[in-house]
Amino acid sequence: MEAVGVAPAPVAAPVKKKLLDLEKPFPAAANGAKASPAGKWAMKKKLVGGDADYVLEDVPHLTDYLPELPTFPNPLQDNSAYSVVKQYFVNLDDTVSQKIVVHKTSARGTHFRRAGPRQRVYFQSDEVNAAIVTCGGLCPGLNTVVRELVCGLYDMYGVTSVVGIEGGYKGFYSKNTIPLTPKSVNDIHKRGGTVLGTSRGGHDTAKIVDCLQDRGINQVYIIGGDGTQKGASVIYEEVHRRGLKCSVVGIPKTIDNDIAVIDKSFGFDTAVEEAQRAINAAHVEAESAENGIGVVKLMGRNSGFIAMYATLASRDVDCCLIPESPFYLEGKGGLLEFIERRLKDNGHMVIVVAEGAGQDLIAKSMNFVDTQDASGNKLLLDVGLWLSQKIKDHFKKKPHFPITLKYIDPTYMIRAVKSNASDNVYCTLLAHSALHGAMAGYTGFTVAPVNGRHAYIPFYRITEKQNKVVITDRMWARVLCSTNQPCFLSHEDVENMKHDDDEHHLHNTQLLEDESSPMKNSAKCNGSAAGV
Ligand SMILES: Nc1ncnc2c1ncn2[C@@H]1O[C@H](COP(=O)(O)OP(=O)(O)O)[C@@H](O)[C@H]1O
Ligand SMILES: O=P(O)(O)OC[C@H]1O[C@](O)(COP(=O)(O)O)[C@@H](O)[C@@H]1O
Ligand SMILES: [Mg+2]
Repeated sequence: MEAVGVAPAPVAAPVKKKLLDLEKPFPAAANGAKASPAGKWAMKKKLVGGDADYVLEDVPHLTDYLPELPTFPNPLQDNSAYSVVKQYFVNLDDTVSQKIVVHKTSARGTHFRRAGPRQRVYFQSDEVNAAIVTCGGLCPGLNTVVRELVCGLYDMYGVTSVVGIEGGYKGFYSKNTIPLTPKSVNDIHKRGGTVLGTSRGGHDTAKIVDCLQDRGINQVYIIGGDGTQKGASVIYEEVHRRGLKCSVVGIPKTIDNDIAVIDKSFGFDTAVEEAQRAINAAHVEAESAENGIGVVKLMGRNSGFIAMYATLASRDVDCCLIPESPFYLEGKGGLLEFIERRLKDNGHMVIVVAEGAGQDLIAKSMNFVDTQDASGNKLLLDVGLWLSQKIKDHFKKKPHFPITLKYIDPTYMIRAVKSNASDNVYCTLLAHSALHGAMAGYTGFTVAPVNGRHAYIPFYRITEKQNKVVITDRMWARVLCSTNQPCFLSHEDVENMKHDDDEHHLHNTQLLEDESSPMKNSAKCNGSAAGV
């Protein structure tokens, strides 16, 4: 491959760009992760301004600290499969807008660098030593992302050195690597779980970067949720501090869909679909008994997206409980009163509860002390069991009102399935966007669709807050309409929440009303209507 002496301006800024004085350091490692000296060495945000309050929140590039890196023609231009493509490469100035609903006087707001192949790359094919790691909880689609990274690197970029890191972050320094080839990963997308294994905890930044250095790994693809992306961010900082030519790329994974900014996370569609089987079973059981009640617990530690979408999709659900919407059991307007009324009216009912719902209520009633998993995530109490017991206790006091309650906990069964067709396509695009970015020399970024277009997002943007169901948005109202359940909030609570949301929007002018919705602008992603 022909090399060009000195790199051209790698992240060529569009016209009239000015570096904003908004530049400030972003947060260093937290959450008990073992930080290296880089932890103190906070990175700068890379913000570029333009007309009409346009802001590009750019991602780092290897040439930020290795300015003399040579570039090479992108091998994709010699790839026969791509010869039919009208425009092979993404324009260097292309950006993706976070704000999709605008008024004629609106500021243009935050933009991210558009993902995709670039005309020139910063790695020669035979120079690349790529590593892939999967961290955190399981999620349908992990194997598909691994497969498509391996196949994409081989087929599009002629890279033949790709290894898997076994068992999450700690595998970097405690396990041997697994060689990955298109042949060895050929069928893995047909299986749930991750062929690489995964874990929580065990993030030792210095040891991980030592491993990258020792093994000569110069592209690292880190697939995981919010915790993992925080870990990836500090790995990037340490790689930068040591001046290594190594692209650190994050691919967001979480069944909970709790990652901010992005349209939705892979595996979420599959989870909602799989949840239908459990809800259906609960409905069949409930319908067949006198005053039958089916309780289904679904995942969602802090965000109730799976429960919300599974409820909307099913139409058999009478009540959906999520962490974002507090509820109470006893008294007027409480859950028990509603259950009694619904049983009297319909003779049966189905309750879907997200695992993070009602945790305060349970803790109060059980005198529980907080515990955490190895990554520092709060361990949850079983809301499904607790709720089922509370309902049984309530009706025990009413012998004239016999009930039959069945509790179904399909959580791990849902998480362990293989990804469905639409998630498989999504995973493929994510993997391709990730490796195009790494080959083009970008680093320190997470890749994901924003308003239907894949973009490179700086780590801090997706780790600084979690995506949650906004219960003052229309989507939650749709759920309440479809179940006809009470909202368990007083008029005053609702007004306060609306006020809090207004404050939030005032201080985050780039955020959209529908930002929390995983389906926002999904018309572009999967053809369904959104934002109506
Ligand atoms: N604040 C943090 N800084 C560095 N590493 C972290 C941080 N939070 C979590 N991690 C690491 O990321 C990995 C996965 O995190 P976890 O919260 O278990 O899952 P997920 O990434 O799916 O949210 C763990 O190995 C954990 O040590
Ligand atoms: O594997 P564990 O530790 O039992 O995790 C259960 C948790 O994992 C999740 O499935 C996903 O969490 P992460 O995305 O943070 O990995 C949660 O919904 C659930 O609370
Ligand atoms: Mg997480």
